[in-house]
Amino acid sequence: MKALRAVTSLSSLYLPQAHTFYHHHHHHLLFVRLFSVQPQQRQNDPDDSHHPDPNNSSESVFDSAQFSIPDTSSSSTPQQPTWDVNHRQRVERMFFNNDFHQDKFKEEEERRSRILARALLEAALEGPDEDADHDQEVKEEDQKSLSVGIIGAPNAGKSALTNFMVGTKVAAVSRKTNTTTHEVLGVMTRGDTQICFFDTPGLMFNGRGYLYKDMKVRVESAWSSVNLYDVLMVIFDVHRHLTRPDSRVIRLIKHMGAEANPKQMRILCMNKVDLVEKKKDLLKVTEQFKDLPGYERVFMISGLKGSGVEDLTKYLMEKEIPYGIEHRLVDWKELRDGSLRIEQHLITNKLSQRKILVGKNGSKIGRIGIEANEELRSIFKRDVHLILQVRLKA
Ligand SMILES: Nc1nc2c(ncn2[C@@H]2O[C@H](COP(=O)(O)OP(=O)(O)OP(=O)(O)O)[C@@H](O)[C@H]2O)c(=O)[nH]1
Repeated sequence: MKALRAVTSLSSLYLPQAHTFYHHHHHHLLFVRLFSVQPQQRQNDPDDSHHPDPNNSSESVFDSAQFSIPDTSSSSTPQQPTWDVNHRQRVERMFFNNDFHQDKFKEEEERRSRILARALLEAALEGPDEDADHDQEVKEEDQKSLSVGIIGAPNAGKSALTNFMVGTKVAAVSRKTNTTTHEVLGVMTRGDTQICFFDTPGLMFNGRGYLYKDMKVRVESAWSSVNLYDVLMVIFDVHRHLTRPDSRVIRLIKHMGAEANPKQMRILCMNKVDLVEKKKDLLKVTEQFKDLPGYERVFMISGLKGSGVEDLTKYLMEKEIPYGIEHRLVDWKELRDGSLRIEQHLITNKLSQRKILVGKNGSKIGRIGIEANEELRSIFKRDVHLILQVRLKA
């Protein structure tokens, strides 16, 4: 039974739980290692080309028997964040110069999010401008983008964090107050993934000079659009929280963490840890918010000095794995030699999601499989033969 539970909760392997900063070291090693994993002897099904049905393609299958797990001692140097001014400018042109400043309702927000996704993709795919760098070529099917909404009180450190992540100062003048327009704070490009950070103003400190009616509409519209982000990052000033707690901030943290949202990952960032002298105090704060199931994870960071930011970035980069994937345990049995054989399907609705999960020549499902296999082995303390298959919902 325990085995069954462990396997059915395979999803938790891709979506680490809160408190995982305790296991961070382990996780980091895995992450580094997984990037160097390559299939050993992937068998190409000669029939592949004749099968338009993507569920029959061999690259969508991970079979642990085909992999060897490389040495943990090798590590790679993390890439530096790059700030692609051209992408940002194009996105801004396409996205914000249109008529989005009129506050409309949900359809409008959804339309906006679709347009943004397309704009990001197009910006990434367009040929380089005359003065653009020629360093990257990203094919459409390899391009991934992740939208991250950042919620925090004024002064929580949203800009400082984004600036640190994207590696360049975001023009402070471009930020408006008294508006619920969700502005792009910055776009970070690493390899084939773009992470777009949005400001989400108007959510808590909404009483700045609006007539009540107008304000109410704006606040509602701001809340509904928050649900469109892949990731929601709630950020607060932990130094201030320890010295002068703000009940509105506490309410926001609790509200956002109250319930898990299956369509959105939420993380809590304790910012400005550099100002906290007694690090023990940080644990007190973690303790205070530990019963909030809505947060996948808590990060302790200094957006200004950068501590913890690399972890956060890595964590976000892993989120290219789409949410809402169904896991189906197809078969599991104990073999005579004591090992386990587990077969699991990952089922997605969309071809695009399937592509992301499979990765180039099966690299992503391979990575997931290796990680899952290791975890299962350490849970069961025995050899595990794991077979994963990515399928499209029929
Ligand atoms: N010591 C320290 N100061 C920080 C940190 N992050 C931000 N700050 C400072 O806190 C102040 C507010 O930071 P911002 O990044 O502008 O905050 P914001 O959330 O974007 O604020 P609004 O624009 O009002 O929404 C600035 O003076 C930053 O320098 C941090 O990690 N450590």
